Amino acid sequence: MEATNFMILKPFENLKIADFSNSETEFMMKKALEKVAVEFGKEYDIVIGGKAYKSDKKIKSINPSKTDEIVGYTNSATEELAELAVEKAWEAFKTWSKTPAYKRAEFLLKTADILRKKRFEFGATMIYEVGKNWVEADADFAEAVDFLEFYAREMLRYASEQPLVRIPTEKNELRYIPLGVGAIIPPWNFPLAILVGMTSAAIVTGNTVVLKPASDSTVIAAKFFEALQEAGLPDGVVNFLPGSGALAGEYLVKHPKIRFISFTGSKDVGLRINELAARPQPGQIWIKRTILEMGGKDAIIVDETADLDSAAEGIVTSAFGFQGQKCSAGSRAIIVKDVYDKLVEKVIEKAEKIKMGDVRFRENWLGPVINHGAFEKIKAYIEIGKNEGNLIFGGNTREELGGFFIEPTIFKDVDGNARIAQEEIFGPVLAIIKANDFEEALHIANSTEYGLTGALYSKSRDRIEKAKEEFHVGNLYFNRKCTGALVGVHPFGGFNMSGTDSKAGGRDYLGLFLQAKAISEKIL
Ligand SMILES: NC(=O)c1ccc[n+]([C@@H]2O[C@H](COP(=O)([O-])OP(=O)(O)OC[C@H]3O[C@@H](n4cnc5c(N)ncnc54)[C@H](O)[C@@H]3O)[C@@H](O)[C@H]2O)c1
Ligand SMILES: N[C@@H](CCC=O)C(=O)O
Repeated sequence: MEATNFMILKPFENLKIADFSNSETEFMMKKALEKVAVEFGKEYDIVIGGKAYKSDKKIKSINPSKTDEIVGYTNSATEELAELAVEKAWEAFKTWSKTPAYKRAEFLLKTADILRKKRFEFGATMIYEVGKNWVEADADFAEAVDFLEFYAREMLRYASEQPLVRIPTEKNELRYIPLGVGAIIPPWNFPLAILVGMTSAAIVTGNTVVLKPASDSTVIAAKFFEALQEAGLPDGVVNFLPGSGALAGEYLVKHPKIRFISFTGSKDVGLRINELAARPQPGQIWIKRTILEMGGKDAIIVDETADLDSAAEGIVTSAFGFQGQKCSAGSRAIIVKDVYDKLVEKVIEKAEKIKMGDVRFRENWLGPVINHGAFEKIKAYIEIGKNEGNLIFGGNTREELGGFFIEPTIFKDVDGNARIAQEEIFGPVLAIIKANDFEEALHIANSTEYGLTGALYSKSRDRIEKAKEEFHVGNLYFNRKCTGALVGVHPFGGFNMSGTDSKAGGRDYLGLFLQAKAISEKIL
């Protein structure tokens, strides 16, 4: 089979996160931050079929820690350019889809090598562009490399002989073939990892794509695109098309020649894409495949048997890591009444230690929220929260720090059905809910429309087993935080309104970008 042409690869291993307490590593990140700052204001082109394009409209990428700093500009797509991108992607599909799987996998591995050499530059760009702290930025980087390495290996598995029941009269085989041209529409919050994962899975399987990055993170997207070019990816396999969601995004979603849409983002946009994609357009000859990964309202349950220090740590890290802007963020803590007061106190003690500020400085753990719209939305939720629970920590904005800063905010005594306990706020706001017992806590945890991540802190084996059966989330954790899924270790994706449970970083993921052809030949 094809895959045997390929060099022997080491088994997949997750890239370790950098240790910034090491002075050399710290120095490298400081240097990278200086280097990236020198490039502030640079303009990045749209690239279609290997050719660069400019447009009249530019997307301005602002540093949310310091809003007078412009990280860069990208040209913003027009419908004409979106049309051209689809056309060029189909041209490239003719040869790319026939390129042996091992060669496509090699491109991913080469891109991973290029990325590794620029590790801190990529990290620094995320620190400036989306306000990740050093560790969060490096974790995002490591996940991106992991996706490239993991999907390269996975493609070889999909390309190898597939097990079928044998019968004496026929020679049978099952081949996975690509779908065609896809639209890749990622979010800004894992601006490298998720974009890389979605794009690399689509192309390693032989598809070609139009990549429309989120408007808040176009510079890091452009840098990844440059890495693909450096790796020698043939023109037109990935067409880089920054542009607005409403214009470029919808144009692609509705396009009759788009075969699949891989989207990660909010519930509302995901549902709209689902609806638009379901409607066949004149000339369309397929049912568009949609892979839609959406939001969460994730819960951490703590019972009376739990280690409360560890639970407090897990609650604070899950609620406020990257300012609560993770789909996996533990925005609800559901605590049984016997340990409620004690644990709430411990959570506050931990929250008091959080250092907030410009994340270019390593000591700042909590950075800004992404943009003015998010800042206003979160502020409004804090006001709603004041009528729904007791504000016991934070609650203020801190514009004087120079960016979109909002204090880590904690409400206690929140009803499970309150808006701040049901709606995704996507900011540093934690709702603490009191439950009578474990059973009630589990019921509350399951009572939202989402089902992405969840955690239980407990020493009771029976309850852990019960939660395995009944806690209805795609990623369930015990006695640890509910964020930080690792590629290959914790395939990631959620239930219900959290999406189509695509399980990024898992063995089923590449299958979503493929169709299987069963081939049968009678033995004469
Ligand atoms: N489940 C997951 O794996 C996962 C991972 C990360 C983020 N998220 C979710 O993503 C959201 C945050 O990301 P966001 O703010 O970038 O989400 P978003 O829905 O606003 O945007 C996501 C992408 O969709 C594009 N878009 C917007 N409107 C569009 C339209 N009408 N048609 C086509 N494309 C359109 C955007 O430009 C962007 O590229 C949160 O809800 C978070 O929970 C989910
Ligand atoms: N996969 C990430 C979350 C991605 C969504 O924002 C995690 O597990 O924390």
